[in-house]
Amino acid sequence: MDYVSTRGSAQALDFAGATLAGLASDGGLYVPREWPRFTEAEIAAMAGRPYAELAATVMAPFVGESLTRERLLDLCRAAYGRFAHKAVTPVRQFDEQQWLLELFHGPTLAFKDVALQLLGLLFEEFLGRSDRNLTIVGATSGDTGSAAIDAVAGRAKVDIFMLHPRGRVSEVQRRQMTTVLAPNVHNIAIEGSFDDAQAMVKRMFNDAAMTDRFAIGAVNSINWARLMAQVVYYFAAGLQLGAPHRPVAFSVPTGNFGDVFAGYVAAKMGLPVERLIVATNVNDILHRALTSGDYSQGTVTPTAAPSMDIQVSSNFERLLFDLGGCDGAALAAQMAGFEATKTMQLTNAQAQGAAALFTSARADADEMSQAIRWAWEECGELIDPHTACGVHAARGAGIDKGVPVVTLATAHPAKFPDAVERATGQRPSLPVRVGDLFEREERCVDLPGDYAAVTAYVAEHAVPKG
Ligand SMILES: Cc1ncc(COP(=O)(O)O)c(C=O)c1O
Ligand SMILES: N[C@@H](CCOP(=O)(O)O)C(=O)O
Repeated sequence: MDYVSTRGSAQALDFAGATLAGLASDGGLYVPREWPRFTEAEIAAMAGRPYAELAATVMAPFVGESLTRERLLDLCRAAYGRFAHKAVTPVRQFDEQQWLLELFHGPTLAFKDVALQLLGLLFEEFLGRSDRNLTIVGATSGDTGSAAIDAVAGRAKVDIFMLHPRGRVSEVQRRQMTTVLAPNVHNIAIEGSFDDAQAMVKRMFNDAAMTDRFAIGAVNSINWARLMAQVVYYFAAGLQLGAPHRPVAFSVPTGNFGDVFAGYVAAKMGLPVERLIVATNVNDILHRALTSGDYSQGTVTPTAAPSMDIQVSSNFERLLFDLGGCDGAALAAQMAGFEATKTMQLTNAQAQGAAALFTSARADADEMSQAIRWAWEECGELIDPHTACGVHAARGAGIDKGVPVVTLATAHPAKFPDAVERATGQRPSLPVRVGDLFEREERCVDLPGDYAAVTAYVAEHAVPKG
């Protein structure tokens, strides 16, 4: 399998190359040249398999020759062995139609662990074959940062520089990042929003002053390997609820469009997906794009679901590329227009293609609270504010009664205890495995939201590529 850039002009790479490269050199995102597809019989044969085996089966076509099948399975067993639930991503029933896919049983209590535990091992595997050092530069609105840091802390040949918007992540999220004191971990709090941080990260990949000296790598969902690993839990949930013989709908709390794009990939691979419901908070660029074709960047509004406070959704580019007939030159022009004007109109093909599988809904503060309260009062479950956006959207989506609707529970409620307590009167507690998070020393530098300041800091502390 090789990987091409959504903007058409970067060199095609194999899986190992795309994993280490992160973002393509033309500013595009890597996507597989074609979508592998399983037959109905192949999908049926996946039922009942342990998660690590299912993961190796689903990911094998994407990994291609970069790893043997045995090695891929070893890495999956190591990655998912760290999860606190034997099923890794269990499903739980809410009512006759509504289900919850719990993605927060990993070390840092959010869905990011599912991909990042594996990605940390993939980096180690692929870097072990060369003399290269990797300088990971990431942006986080709270969860990617902690999951990536947990996955690479203390690993050889890797430094990680993680930018978060100062004061705009929860205290638990911040501490999960800043209390990791391994020498290869560098936390940077910047003035501004997640979008500002993400823009700086993307710019660094195409800044020769940085790329000549450092091999810049990505842990954000711009890295294809992140999405590949997330495809697996759509299969896991679908199989438990009757796939391939029965279609399943998914409601996905969405910010950067990574998680829901993984659902799109699962559908491309043959999983019978009835609908993908894109659930946003009031930072609703995706809801606007999917309902009116207008993809225009708004100002980021801080909400109780801070990890979704995003107004430029990186992975939407992957969908637009696929729906636009994989025409890299056309998409490069469309993205250049967006970067210049902050507005973009979807083409008819893109809008109609999206409408065939996606619907969307947005939740404001009251609707988030109501969904948290409903889950607690009607189903006895505490859910976090991100998951609440998904539940709100799932219940209003009008999916046919015979089709199960699975909301992705993307974070543990104890990461956002204030919002949960406000809605239910119950304060969720952190699982014991998180330990003494509130007693640990924190380390983080404060920088202005200024590209020159951030790159100077990275250049001073990173190890040259070697
Ligand atoms: C808890 C939580 N839910 C949902 C999302 C949105 O996921 P995505 O950015 O893949 O759309 C994020 C961040 O990305 C998150 O941290
Ligand atoms: N919600 C994310 C934002 C970054 O998204 P990513 O999936 O592209 O890494 C976070 O919590 O950091």
